[in-house]
Amino acid sequence: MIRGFSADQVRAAEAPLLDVGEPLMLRAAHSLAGHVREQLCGGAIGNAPPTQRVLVLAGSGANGGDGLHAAAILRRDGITADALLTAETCHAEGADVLREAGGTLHCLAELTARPGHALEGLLGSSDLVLDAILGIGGRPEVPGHLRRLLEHLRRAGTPVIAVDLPSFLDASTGEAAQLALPARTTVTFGAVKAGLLLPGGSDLAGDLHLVDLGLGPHLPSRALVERLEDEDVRRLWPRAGRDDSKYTRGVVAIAAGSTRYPGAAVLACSGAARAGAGMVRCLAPAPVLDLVLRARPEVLGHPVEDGGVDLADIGRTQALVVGPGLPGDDARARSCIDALREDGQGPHRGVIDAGGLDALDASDAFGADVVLTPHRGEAQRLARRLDIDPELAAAPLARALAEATGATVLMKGAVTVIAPPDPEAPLLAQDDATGYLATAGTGDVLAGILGTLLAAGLPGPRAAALAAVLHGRAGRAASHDGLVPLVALDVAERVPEVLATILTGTEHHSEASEGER
Ligand SMILES: NC(=O)C1=CN([C@@H]2O[C@H](COP(=O)(O)OP(=O)(O)OC[C@H]3O[C@@H](n4cnc5c(N)ncnc54)[C@H](O)[C@@H]3O)[C@@H](O)[C@H]2O)[C@@H](O)CC1
Ligand SMILES: Nc1ncnc2c1ncn2[C@@H]1O[C@H](COP(=O)(O)OP(=O)(O)O)[C@@H](O)[C@H]1O
Ligand SMILES: [K+]
Repeated sequence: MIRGFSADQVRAAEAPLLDVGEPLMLRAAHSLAGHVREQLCGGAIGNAPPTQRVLVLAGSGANGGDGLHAAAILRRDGITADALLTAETCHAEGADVLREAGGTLHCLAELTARPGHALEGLLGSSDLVLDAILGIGGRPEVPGHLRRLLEHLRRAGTPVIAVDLPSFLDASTGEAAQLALPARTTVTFGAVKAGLLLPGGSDLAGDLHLVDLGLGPHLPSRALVERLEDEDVRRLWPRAGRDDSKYTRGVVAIAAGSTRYPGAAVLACSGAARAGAGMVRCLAPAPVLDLVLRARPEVLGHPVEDGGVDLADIGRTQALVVGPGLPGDDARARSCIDALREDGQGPHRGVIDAGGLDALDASDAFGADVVLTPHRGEAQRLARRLDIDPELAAAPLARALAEATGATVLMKGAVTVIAPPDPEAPLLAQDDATGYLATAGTGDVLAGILGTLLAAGLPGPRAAALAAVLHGRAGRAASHDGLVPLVALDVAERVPEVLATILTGTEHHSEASEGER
């Protein structure tokens, strides 16, 4: 599990170590230099020094200090590293050691004041840029005098290593300036910053490397944001045992599909079946059931007429999924929502998606094992009805919706954000997907996968995060790692193979979870 902390939490954890004189900056700089060497020449000192040139963009604070110290260390290892000072002042000690090591400190103000293209010349001769303009003290606004620099680097596509975090990113919220430089790699110090996991920051960070500075014992026990990794999937995934029956493994009932959107029922049932439900029931009009059963003969069909459903009639059900392909005024939406409500007849675990979300009103209150799965547009519509500011960013919007409804909220997007209803509990943020998942019907598959995990008895927030991992990775597999388009049914069909890969531990291990947890 990767755990993300706010800037204040990190500062508070650093304080006792700094008080006893721990050389945190030097440790950070040595690790950073090691990563740079790794990128340039496979790591080992003593290899022939590369001809590539490293340029550190150094801001005024300690983040700039990290970069300047790292450049000095690189110079001592025979790698050409210089600095471009982006502010009027810079970290004095870092500047001194870089000069002593033979490095040049260029000044951005001077270069841009010169006629001609001195700045572009310097940038053009750099093979790797270390972004040490701002760290955890950074605000997500780019001052005017830095625009030319950032625009040029973005256009040129020079590889960037972010020092601690990409500059102009809020370390706690993930809010980022539009011109912030996307990094190939982020080398982050002491603890992963929450903003690196959330939308905005996660889009910029690239591969995450956590450098252990000994902060572990001083960090709070509760992180602000968590991210599941493969080892967590292995730990949490419900396995079938010798004593299991289809009922103990979990029965999921899916109220989905309508004359207008019949295929949504096929997709949701396929997601649920492929994720390993003991039994999938489908609650839909007869023509929709025909379609579902042709595609998925293992599904049990429960025909519904114009009225709602009486869940007492359909037999044992541990989780209920309502909404894929339903118009908001479909009678199934209201009757399933009523069953899922805290004061309803149960089951009190399930998924409210799509048309089900449009049927929610301010009086509906749920527990954490009911998961709402809106995309941004659905979340905003619901927010308006619940008197919540619809313009909030994804994470605070998910938090506000979870607090207002008592449910867990899974907010879809490139980064999927999951807010448990307990405001003190960490958010979960999964970034496993590909843009090719942005195609009609993939959300229906997600609702089915999630329904199965809830039917197996997993708590709402955990089930939601696991479903997001599986769905995102199945999307990646179906699109050949983001290379070719996919269709929604492919995503359901790839779930078993992706799960097998994760459960056998044959790929994917993040360095961000090493060291401190
Ligand atoms: N505290 C420590 O001992 C350690 C800190 N380390 C480094 O120190 C960094 C934090 O350093 P600082 O607290 O000096 O902060 P920064 O280096 O992030 O920021 C420094 C200054 O930039 C200004 N600033 C903020 N946003 C701006 C913007 N949008 N435009 C222009 N100026 C802006 C701030 O007012 C602040 O004075 C960490 O991210 C990490 O890289 C590491 O060396 C590890 C140890
Ligand atoms: N740009 C993107 N990158 C990665 N995943 C995305 C992106 N856009 C959407 N997704 C994912 O695709 C799915 C789309 O769901 P949804 O919008 O409900 O589609 P539908 O209602 O058509 O089924 C969600 O799981 C979402 O997280
Ligand atoms: K930085």
